[in-house]
Amino acid sequence: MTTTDTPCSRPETGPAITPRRVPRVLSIAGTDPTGGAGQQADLKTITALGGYGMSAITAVVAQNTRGVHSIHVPPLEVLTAQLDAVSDDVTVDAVKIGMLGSVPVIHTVKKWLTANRPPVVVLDPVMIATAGGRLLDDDAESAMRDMLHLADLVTPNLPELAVLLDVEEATSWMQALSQGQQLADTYQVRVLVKGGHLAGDHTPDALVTPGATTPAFQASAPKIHTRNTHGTGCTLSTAVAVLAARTGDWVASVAVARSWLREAIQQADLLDVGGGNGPVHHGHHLADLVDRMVQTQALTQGVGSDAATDAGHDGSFTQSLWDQTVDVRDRIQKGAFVTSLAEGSMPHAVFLDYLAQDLLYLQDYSVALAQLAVRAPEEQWRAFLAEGAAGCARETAQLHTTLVDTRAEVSASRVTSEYTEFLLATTQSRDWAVGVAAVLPCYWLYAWIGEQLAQQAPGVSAAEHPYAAWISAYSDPVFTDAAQRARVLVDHVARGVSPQVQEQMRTAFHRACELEEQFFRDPCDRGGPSREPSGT
Ligand SMILES: Nc1ncnc2c1ncn2[C@@H]1O[C@H](COP(=O)(O)OP(=O)(O)OP(=O)(O)O)[C@@H](O)[C@H]1O
Ligand SMILES: Cc1ncc(COP(=O)(O)O)c(N)n1
Repeated sequence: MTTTDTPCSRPETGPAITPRRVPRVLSIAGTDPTGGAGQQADLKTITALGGYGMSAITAVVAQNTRGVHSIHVPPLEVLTAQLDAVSDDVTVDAVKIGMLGSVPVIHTVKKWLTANRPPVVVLDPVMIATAGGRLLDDDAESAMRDMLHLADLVTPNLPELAVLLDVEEATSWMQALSQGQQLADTYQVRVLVKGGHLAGDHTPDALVTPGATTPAFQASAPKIHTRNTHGTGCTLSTAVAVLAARTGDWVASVAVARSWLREAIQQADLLDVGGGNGPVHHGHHLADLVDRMVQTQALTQGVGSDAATDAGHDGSFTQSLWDQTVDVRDRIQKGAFVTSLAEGSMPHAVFLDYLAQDLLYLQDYSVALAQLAVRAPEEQWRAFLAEGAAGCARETAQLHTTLVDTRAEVSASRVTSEYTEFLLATTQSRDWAVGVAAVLPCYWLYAWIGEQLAQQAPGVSAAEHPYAAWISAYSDPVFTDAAQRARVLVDHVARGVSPQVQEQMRTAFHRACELEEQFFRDPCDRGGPSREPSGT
C-alpha cells in the first residue's frame, strides 16, 4: 500500500465487540445510480473488505458525478419493513447509517436502532453531496444531533461537524480537532475528524474519544491530486464499520480503512466514470487477484489431463514430494515457532529476530526466483517467477519499515545463510527443473503454516493477541493461490524431464523443506537476535 501516513496511536478501548471473519453489515442509506456514493459505495466497500453486505434504502436519489437531480423518499412503512425484514432473520454485526434526509426518516431509524442495536454502529451524518445538493432537510439537524449518542462512531466532514455543534466551520486542523473533541464530549461518542475539506496539501484524519486529551489515532498524508473523490465519506465510514466488526479494534480499523481508501482514491482515475467528481476504485485490490486467478487457470489448462492441483491426493508429482516430507511438516507443526506464535507466547525479541532473518532470507529468495525467471523456457513461467521475485522485494521493503525501530545491524544466522546459499546455487547452476523444485517449499510450506496458524488461533483480534495481524497475513488466500501456481509449474516441469532429473528435483525439494523447518526453529532455539555488534 502506498502511503506516507504518519500515524501516532494509543490503545483505545470500548464496549467489547466479538470479531467475526465475515461480519454481516447493514447499510441504511440513500442510493446513487452511478455507483459512487450511498448504498452502492457501501455495498462495494463491505464486499471489498471481506464482509457480507445488506441494505435498507432510505431514499432513492437520482444523482450522478455532476450533482443531485431529484430525491424520492419511500413511505416510512417501506423503510420499517426493510429494516424489520433484515433484523427478523439475520444477526447484524455492524450497521452503517448514511443519508437519512428528513426528520421522520431519522425517527424511524432511531426507533429501529433502539430496539435492535448491533455491536457496531457507525453514523455518517450526511448533509450535502460533494457535487452539490442538500441531502438533509434544514429542520432535521436537531433530530440528527439527538441520535448521535446511539452511535459508536460518528464521521462528520468539517461542514457537518460545524452544523452539529452550531459553530463556524473549522479552517485549521487544530480547530477541527478541538471541534471533534467537543462533539465527542457533548454526545459521549467517538468522532472521526476528517480533514478532507481543509485547504492545503495534506489530508489529516483523527479518531477522538470522549474525555480524552489527545486523539486515539491521528494520521496525515499528502492530498492526492484527483477530482474523483465522490463517495469518500460514505466509503470511509463503511470501511471502519466492517473492520471494527471484523477486528473489535477501533484504532486499527480507522488506520486500515484510511490506508485502503487512500489506495482507492489513488486508483480512482482508472475508472473513468462520469464527467464530474467521479467515484473511487473500491475494487482496487481485487483486480490483481482476478489477474492471478485468470493466470492460474491458463497455467492449469496448459498442463492438460494432469491438471489436478488440490492439496489432496491427486497422484501428481508434487503430491508425492509432499507425502515424502510428512515428517518435516510434523516437526514444524509441533515446533515452538507455530505453537508459540499461535498462542501469542512467543517472546517479542524472538519474533523480531525471526522477522529480521526473514528479511535477509527474502532478499536472496527474490534473487533465486529472478534467476529462475531469467532462465525460464516459457513466457508464462517467466511471468510467474518474475512476479514472485517482485513480490518478495516488496515484502522486504515492508519488513524494513516494520523493523526500522530495531536499529542494530542484523547478520544472517547460520541456518539462514545455509538455506539462501543452497537456493542461490541451485537456481543459478543446477538444471532449471531442480531449481523450481528447490523454491517450491517456501511457497507451499508458508501457505500451509498459514492454515495451521488459522486453525490453532481462529479469529484472533489485535486486542487479544500480540501477533494477530501477522497470523491473518499468513493465512491470506494470496499465498495459497501462489503456492497452487508454483505446484502447477513443478508438476508441468516434472513431466518433461528424465527420471534422473526427477530424482534430483525430489532431493532438492526435500532439502529445502528441511531448511525451512530449521529456519522456523532457529530463532526459537537461539532465543533472541543474532546481531553484529554496532560499529562493526
Ligand atoms: N484528495 C484526497 N487525497 C487523499 N485523501 C482524501 C482526498 N479527499 C478526501 N480524502 C480522504 O477521504 C476521507 C473523506 O474525507 P472528507 O473530509 O472529504 O469527507 P466527506 O466530505 O464526508 O466525504 P464526501 O466527499 O464523500 O462527502 C478522508 O479520510 C480524507 O482524508
Ligand atoms: C445517497 C448519498 N449518500 C451520501 C452522499 C455523499 O457523498 P458525496 O459527498 O461524496 O457526494 C451522496 N452523494 N449520496
